[in-house]
Amino acid sequence: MTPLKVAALIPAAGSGTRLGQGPKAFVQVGGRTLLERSVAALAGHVHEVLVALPAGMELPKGVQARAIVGGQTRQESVLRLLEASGADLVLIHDAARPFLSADTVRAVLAVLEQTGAATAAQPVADTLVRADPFQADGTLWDERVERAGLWAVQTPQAGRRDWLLSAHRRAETEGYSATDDAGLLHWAGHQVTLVPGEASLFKVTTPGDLLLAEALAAVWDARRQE
Ligand SMILES: Nc1ccn([C@@H]2O[C@H](COP(=O)(O)OP(=O)(O)OP(=O)(O)O)[C@@H](O)[C@H]2O)c(=O)n1
Ligand SMILES: C[C@](O)(CO)[C@H](O)COP(=O)(O)O
Repeated sequence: MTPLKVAALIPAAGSGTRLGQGPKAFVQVGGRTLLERSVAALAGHVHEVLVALPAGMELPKGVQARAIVGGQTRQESVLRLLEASGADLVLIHDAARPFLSADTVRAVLAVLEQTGAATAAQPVADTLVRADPFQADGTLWDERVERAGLWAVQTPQAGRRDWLLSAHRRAETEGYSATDDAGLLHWAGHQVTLVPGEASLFKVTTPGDLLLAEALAAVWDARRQE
């Protein structure tokens, strides 16, 4: 039997508005861009790596991947990546989550091979509250949200490429937007398995996250040289 081909698809075409330092995938932590870190975390586990970049940008020197131009939204960038890949199975991973361990990649891949749809996620640890929607600045406590059973969804998100393509194309036709791909698979009727991720997989979104990322990079890189 032919072994299934697996690709890593990395949406990296965002503008990094909330971070405010230009296209976020090209921002450095510990001397390496977020994009280089994300590609390096996946390259050894897959047959090919595809990256969606902002128009007019090129891959940083030395990054072994195939680049395409991304879209206006993350969803659009992922659809372009899915269409550009010829793989059977894909791992979709935000460039903005640079601290991805080999253990998590292996865990997501193992569940993907068994079920066809999986995502890294973390059980929520904080108390959750909905703010009063009718109060002007949205800072008034309205009601506590039951935390039991809630998970915060991370990446990598993994699926059969044919399922993802069909969910993405249907969403495009129907004008449905989702903030992630596992959510689209679920919307399209597939069961998605939650695979415990890790705290280090946080998304670098705001300037505060970048400070955390700088601090973590030193420890992360030292651990890999031991
Ligand atoms: N049109 C877009 C928008 C986002 N992304 C990618 O999707 C991931 C998650 O997006 P996010 O963290 O929101 O990044 P930005 O869109 O860059 O951030 P912001 O929303 O603050 O502008 C990132 O790796 C980002 O590069 C993408 O490929 N194409
Ligand atoms: C895909 C994602 O990282 C899962 O948590 C998240 O939904 C991306 O959201 P963003 O607003 O595009 O950063």
